[in-house]
Amino acid sequence: MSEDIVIQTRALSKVYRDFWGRQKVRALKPLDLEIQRGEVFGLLGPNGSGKTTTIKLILGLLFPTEGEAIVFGKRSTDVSKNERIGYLPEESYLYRFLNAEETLDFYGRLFDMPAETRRERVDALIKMVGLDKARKRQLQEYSKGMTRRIGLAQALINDPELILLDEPTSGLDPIGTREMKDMILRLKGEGKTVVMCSHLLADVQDVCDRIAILHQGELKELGRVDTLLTVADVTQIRARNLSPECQTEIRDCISRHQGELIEMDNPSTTLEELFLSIVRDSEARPGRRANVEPVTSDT
Ligand SMILES: Nc1ncnc2c1ncn2[C@@H]1O[C@H](COP(=O)(O)OP(=O)(O)OP(=O)(O)O)[C@@H](O)[C@H]1O
Repeated sequence: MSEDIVIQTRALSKVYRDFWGRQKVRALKPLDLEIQRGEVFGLLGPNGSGKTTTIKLILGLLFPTEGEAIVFGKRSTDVSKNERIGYLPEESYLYRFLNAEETLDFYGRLFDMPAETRRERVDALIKMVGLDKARKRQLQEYSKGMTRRIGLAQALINDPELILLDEPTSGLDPIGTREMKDMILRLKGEGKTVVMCSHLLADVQDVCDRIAILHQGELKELGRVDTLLTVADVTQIRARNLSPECQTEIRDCISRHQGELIEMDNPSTTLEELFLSIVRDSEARPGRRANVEPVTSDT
């Protein structure tokens, strides 16, 4: 296995059985996958499609029914690989009575980190996930978004090379979501490999290099996000300051060449961009109120 392949699955499959050993659910059908060093890889699929099962098999938290997962050249069930891995589960189980500093310090100790390294790492992570002001508050007082952030910090305590994130943006508001996505891209910039699973398609589209789409435990699509989303038979032109005459010429040109003009209008921004710009503007200029247009009878 090449050094550049961090995860390889070979016909990896999982059947959950009941107490009597009878087949209950075929959660993952034979899956062959290779994940490269330094990429952000997204596992997508509707509820119950096998995303979490796949992540747990890669982590070695579940035993495969058949096939195998190889991580850093070792079988996923080999615990020595875990030092190089960080994991953010769908729900983090943290000690409610500890504050952020104590929580991260505790996990640092589990990795046998020396006190000085622990102090520096805990401080850097708390700042990175935006919990500086809440570092002394007990986790039981944290909101869902704050809990997600401390969960991510905990997953990064050992400075892992491979980070597995289960629904990293669930429970986060649009600002928290953007920050989480920026943090994922920052990890990629540091050369880390990130595998995330989500059913929030926009989030996956923004950060992932490649995706796999699972449905009912079966791999349905695998490839680069930009390639999968390219509509090959449509050409898009974006231009600024085109006069009406020029626009008419373009229309004529398209029709002369037997092309079909699908759309030619002003683009709109996304609701995420609009929301973020309003919040940033409000922080920069507190007290400014919205210019609310009166609702007309025909709207
Ligand atoms: N411990 C278990 N025992 C029995 N069946 C299970 C168990 N864990 C998961 N399953 C089943 O396996 C299938 C895949 O579940 P999995 O949690 O991997 O899906 P998922 O894609 O992560 O779903 P979600 O988006 O809802 O988190 C589902 O049908 C689920 O009910």
